[in-house]
Amino acid sequence: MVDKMVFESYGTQKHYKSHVESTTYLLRPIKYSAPDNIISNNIGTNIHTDKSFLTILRQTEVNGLEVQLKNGEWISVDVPPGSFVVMSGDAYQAWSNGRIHAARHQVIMKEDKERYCLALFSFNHGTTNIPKELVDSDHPLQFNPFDNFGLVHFYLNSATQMSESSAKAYCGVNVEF
Ligand SMILES: O=C(O)CCC(=O)C(=O)O
Ligand SMILES: [Fe+2]
Repeated sequence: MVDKMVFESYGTQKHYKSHVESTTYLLRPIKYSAPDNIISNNIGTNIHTDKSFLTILRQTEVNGLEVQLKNGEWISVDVPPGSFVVMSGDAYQAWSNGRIHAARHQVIMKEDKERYCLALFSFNHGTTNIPKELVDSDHPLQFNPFDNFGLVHFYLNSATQMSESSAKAYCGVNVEF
């Protein structure tokens, strides 16, 4: 549904069917233990961007997700009960030729309570091409065609896990002047 809105808003509807046909999902239930010490032992996940196209998060009432804004500032996400967080990942950043931002995020446990979260990640099989509609003289090609699972393996096996953009490191076009 979110994908459909994205494809329609970018005028790339003709690629939607093949996108959906190559989409696959990973559902990951995550349990974060209550920290022994909420000052020094409170890291739930390290800072990262997701390697997915989209991630949908559904948590229990205990907050903890923090997202970095484009200006560098970190904000705590207060998720209203019953709602979902939808986050774009590195694959959407590359697919959209850089238009969609893959936000860096982390989980910090601030309460003396366990936290549960259900994360649904969407990935694409095979080669993903950057739609021609998203490339023109004002928006030169920034990413080469890529393999979403290749991106996952690249991230897991490389020392660049903290690089500014995994998508750029994996399949970015190197512009030489
Ligand atoms: O627990 C959360 O809210 C986020 C989990 C997360 O960032 C991830 O699994 O990639
Ligand atoms: Fe994440």
